[in-house]
Amino acid sequence: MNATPLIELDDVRVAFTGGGLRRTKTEVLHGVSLDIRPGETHGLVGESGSGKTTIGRAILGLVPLESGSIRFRGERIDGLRGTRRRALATQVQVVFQDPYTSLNPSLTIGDTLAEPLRAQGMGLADARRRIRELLDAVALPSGAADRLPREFSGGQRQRVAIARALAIRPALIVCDEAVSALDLTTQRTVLELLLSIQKETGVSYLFISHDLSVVRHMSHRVSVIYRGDIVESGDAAVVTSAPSHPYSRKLLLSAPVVDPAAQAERRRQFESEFAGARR
Ligand SMILES: Nc1ncnc2c1ncn2[C@@H]1O[C@H](COP(=O)(O)OP(=O)(O)OP(=O)(O)O)[C@@H](O)[C@H]1O
Repeated sequence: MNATPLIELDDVRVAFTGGGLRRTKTEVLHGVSLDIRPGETHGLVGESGSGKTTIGRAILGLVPLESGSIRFRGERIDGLRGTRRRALATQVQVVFQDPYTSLNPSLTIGDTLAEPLRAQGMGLADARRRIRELLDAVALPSGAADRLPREFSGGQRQRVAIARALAIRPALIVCDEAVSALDLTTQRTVLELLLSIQKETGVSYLFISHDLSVVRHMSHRVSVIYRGDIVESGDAAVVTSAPSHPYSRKLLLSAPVVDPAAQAERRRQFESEFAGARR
């Protein structure tokens, strides 16, 4: 794995202005530094409201920074506008949590996938060919192209969202709770798909989740965020099983365990299924 970072956040601060009369600014990222290497999955874990999505949005250029910098392959990208931002958008894509709202309900799957390709200036015949390739890559039949999102299950829609993110061969996909809305079995197949795509294409993921066991199995490295600060960062197995920061330990201990035996079994299954895919 190449050690030069694909994405590098250095001391990133983000603040939002409140909607009240006084319109005070509240800082939600307090100097976040992290990097993502080519071909790597960097997991980002933390409780609700800790700032995970804001980090993803900052990388995508959707929120301005108060200070700090974001670099893509060594070049500053924070503050990029216009054509340079659009050019970067081909390199950094996103898959959101909710497969029911992230696809345009009135566009067929084919049109959904054609949009980013056509925006790149790809001709009709090439776009059709690429759509077939993409559907194949996410294990959907080519006939899916003529159908509307409502004809698909949540897991299938998430496959479409992944295909759309992959369409223009990005270097990084921000997966923001990308499997959280899916049932366990569907989660597993989508995670497996993400891993096999990474193996094949070398794409990097910023994998945002509140589910430690999923993050552990998907990630090479993990960062733990607490109230806008990265409190721990390191090898996935170490951070998620023997964390050194008290908050990470608390997060590990407070991970929902509805049925400890079932959780252990689920973990064991994840371990064996994904161990092969990670090699
Ligand atoms: N556009 C916005 N305007 C004002 N405040 C915001 C905005 N976006 C996020 N925030 C605030 O920033 C903080 C971090 O939010 P963020 O969505 O990044 O957290 P998160 O860790 O992704 O949470 P969750 O797991 O619930 O999605 C929260 O306090 C949130 O209310």
